[in-house]
Amino acid sequence: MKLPEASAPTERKPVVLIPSCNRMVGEHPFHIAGQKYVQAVRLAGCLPLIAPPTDAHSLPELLALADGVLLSGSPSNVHPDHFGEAVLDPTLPLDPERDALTLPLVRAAVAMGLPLLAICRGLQETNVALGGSLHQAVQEQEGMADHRAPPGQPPQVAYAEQHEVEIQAGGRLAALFGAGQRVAVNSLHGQGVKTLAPGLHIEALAPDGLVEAFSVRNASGYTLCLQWHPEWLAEQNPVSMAMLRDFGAACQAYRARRALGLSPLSNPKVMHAQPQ
Ligand SMILES: N[C@@H](CCC(=O)NCCCC(=O)O)C(=O)O
Repeated sequence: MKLPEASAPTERKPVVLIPSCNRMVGEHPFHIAGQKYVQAVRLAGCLPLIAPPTDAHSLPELLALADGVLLSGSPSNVHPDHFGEAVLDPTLPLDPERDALTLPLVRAAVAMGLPLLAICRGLQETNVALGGSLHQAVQEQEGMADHRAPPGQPPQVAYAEQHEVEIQAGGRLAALFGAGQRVAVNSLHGQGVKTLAPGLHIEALAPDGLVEAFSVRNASGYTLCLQWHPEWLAEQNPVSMAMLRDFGAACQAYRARRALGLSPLSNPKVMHAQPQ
């Protein structure tokens, strides 16, 4: 059987890493990623690559394969250890293997200008990785709404639009959609931004004031972190498609620079830069 020729380097799709979640399926541990995130990377015009947990020394090699990173959502929570708190509700799932990969990965990606699109848990990981903290239960905070999905509902109900977000001036979403624009979004999270990490730009706010999107103000590369789920039925949502295309274009540009040897990929010092 003749395999198709590999395309020329300049024609190859950008490679986007999707760090895996890690959980037992029956008696066996698995590294997994949601299909809708894989499809979102394809809709962005990129090639998805699910990445299992990787030790710190291998992280530069992993990132050297990439032209972008998509941090997906997950039912698991970022371990409160990472923002100096004890676990409040031990019944909620955790994924320390994922934390061990994504937190240093976020810092390295931002330091080297690798495009980063973070969704739900991904927004939370990015905030914590760069020095921020999370509410472990937003709904238990005075004056805050319940941002969790309605319990026990089928996906088409759980991922239905639940509230609006207002786009804030001066960021990537304002450039795409206009400052002050209100966008209806879904909402499936119990954790949420408590203190925003230094150097982050608020891109959108929920009616109760919760940060629903941010970017990294002085990052040399594309960053966009969303608390909601644009990957859900993305093809039917012009706002989601505009953001995915924006991310895909950034990955394409990063790939082009890499092909010309212009990105700081070979500088190991960049890989381990700590957040500002
Ligand atoms: N567990 C965290 C993050 C919530 C989250 O990512 N929800 C989506 C889960 C399913 C999916 O991947 O769509 C929290 O509760 O805040």
